[in-house]
Amino acid sequence: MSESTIGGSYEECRTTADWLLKHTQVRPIVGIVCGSGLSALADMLKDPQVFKYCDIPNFPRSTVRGHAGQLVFGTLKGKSCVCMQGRFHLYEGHPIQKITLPMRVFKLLGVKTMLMTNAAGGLNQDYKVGDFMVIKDHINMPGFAGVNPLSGPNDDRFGVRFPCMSDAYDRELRQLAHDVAGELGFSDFLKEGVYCVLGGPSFETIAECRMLHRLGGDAVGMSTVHEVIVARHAGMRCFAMSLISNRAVMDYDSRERANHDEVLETGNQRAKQMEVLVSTMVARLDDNENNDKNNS
Ligand SMILES: O=P(O)(O)O[C@H]1O[C@H](CO)[C@@H](O)[C@H]1O
Ligand code: HPA
Repeated sequence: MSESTIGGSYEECRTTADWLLKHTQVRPIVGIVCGSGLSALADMLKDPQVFKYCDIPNFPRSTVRGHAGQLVFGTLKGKSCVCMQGRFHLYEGHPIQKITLPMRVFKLLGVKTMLMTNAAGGLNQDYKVGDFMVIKDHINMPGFAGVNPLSGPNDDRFGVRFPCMSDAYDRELRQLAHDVAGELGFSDFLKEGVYCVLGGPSFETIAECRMLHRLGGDAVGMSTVHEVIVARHAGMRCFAMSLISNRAVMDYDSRERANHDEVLETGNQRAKQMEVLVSTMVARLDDNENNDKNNS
């Protein structure tokens, strides 16, 4: 299969970006991705302009409950934003380059900063359901098996062949999250940790959760990392935060069972606080610091 049939080629992304630029006046500098059950974040955008994924050239379809499947343009706290109300996952059957195509499209639209949210299982025993975890680093399990969105020919128009990932999660944005959480009285439930991505869709076994925890994972999920890799490759700065929607089961005596209903339910319960935290962060983004952090 050639790269253009897999997805994410420069030409394909350019076509999508040009189509969007023709259909909206909004010129976003901030991109937001809503995780499972966290779609309400997009409803905060003022003067929203909504495009269903099925109407956008080259966009895959969203198939997961809790992911509305539309792109929302608008203004959040005075900043022009584009928000994915629903993301794509490996387990939906899309090629990994298709899952991450929106990041490249956002880059071509002029986005400088990406804020991603997700729902994740808590591996860290100190975490409670409902906690927020600022992602400080990731473990890319599919990447160990060669499943990386940057596999294939590199296009220098997006970024370098071998992008650094040791600064994937922007230090200043992480600090901003802690500062804002302090002001909002959220510090008690704002943690910081390592997100471990798996392919899904089956939830992890007990042995897998134990292993991931020993490897240094604080939370486990099935998304975000691929988006971050492509966004960083293209020089956008990234912030990502997990809602701990359930506890990863690590004890053979436990009666707990991971399930998507609990994930969505926790999202519902915490959506408002997530919205306030993310929108206050957006308000504080310094336009001067919103420059390309190119990794070339
Ligand atoms: O990561 P998000 O998109 O929030 O979704 C999470 O929730 C789903 C499992 O309930 C999986 O898709 C997992 O990755
Ligand atoms: N495991 C993997 N992905 C998830 C989980 C989990 O426990 N919770 C939400 N997404």
